[in-house]
Amino acid sequence: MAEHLRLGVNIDHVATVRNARGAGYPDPVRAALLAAEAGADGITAHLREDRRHITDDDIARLSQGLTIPLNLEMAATDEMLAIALKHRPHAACIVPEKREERTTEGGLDAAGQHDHLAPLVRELGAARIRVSLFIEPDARQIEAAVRLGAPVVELHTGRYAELEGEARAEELRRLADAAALAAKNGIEVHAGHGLTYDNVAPIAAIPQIRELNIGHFLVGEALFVGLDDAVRRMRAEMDAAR
Ligand SMILES: CC(=O)[C@@H](O)[C@H](O)COP(=O)(O)O
Ligand SMILES: NCC(=O)COP(=O)(O)O
Repeated sequence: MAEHLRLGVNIDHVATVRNARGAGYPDPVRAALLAAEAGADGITAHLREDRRHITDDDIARLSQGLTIPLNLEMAATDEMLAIALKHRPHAACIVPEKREERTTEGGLDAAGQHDHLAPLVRELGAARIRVSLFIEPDARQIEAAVRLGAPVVELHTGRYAELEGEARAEELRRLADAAALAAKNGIEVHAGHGLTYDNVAPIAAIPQIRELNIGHFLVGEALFVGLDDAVRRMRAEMDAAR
C-alpha cells in the first residue's frame, strides 16, 4: 500500500488579496493556522523576490506561529539563502523565478545550474533545512538532483493541469516515470502546481509521491465554502485516490 500522502497548503494567494489593497487583511498566517486545524500537514509560502504576495514579515510570523512544518519556496539567490538561514524553516524548495511571469512557469534547471545550486543546497542542508528542487518531470533534472545531493524533488504539475486528453495522459506518464526514477535514487518525491479537486486524483495515485503542495485553487474555493471545508475536501480527494 502507498504511504500516507501529505498535504501542504500554499497560502500565497491569501496575501495576493491582502496586497491588492495594501490592507492588513486577509492575513495569510490566520489562513495557515486554519488550514492546520483542517488537517493540512504543512504550510507552503513562496517569498518572491518582488514580494508580490508573501512578505518578509509573513515569513517571520509563520516561522514563529506555526505548529506544523513550513516549506519556504525561494529563488536560488544569496538574499533568499540568508532569509532561510535566519528563519530555519523545516524545508526550503528552490524554485525558478522570473519577474515578468504571472506564476511559476517551469521547473528549475538543476542540470544547467549545477555549479550555482551546489553551494546553496550544501548550506541549507548544513543548517538542517530539508532542501527540495522544484523541477520538471524529466530524467535529466532528476539525475542532476541526485548529483546535487538534494533529499527531495517537487515535480511541477503545471503542464499536466493545463493539458487535456491524450496530451494530459502523456504528461501523467512522465510524472509517474519521474517519480519512480527519483524514488529509486533515494529522493523523496513531492508534486504541485495547478492542482484542483478535478485533477488531483491521478497525481495522488502515483505511489512514490509523498506530498502535494496546493494553494491557488484552495484559496479560490475558500471564498465559496470556507478554507476549512476546502482543505478537508482536498484531503478526502487525495485519500480516496490513494
Ligand atoms: C512554485 C509554485 O508553484 C508556487 O509558489 C505557487 O504556484 C504560488 O506562487 P505563484 O503563483 O506566485 O507562482
Ligand atoms: N509548489 C506548488 C505550490 O506550492 C502550489 O501551487 P498552486 O496550487 O498555487 O498552483
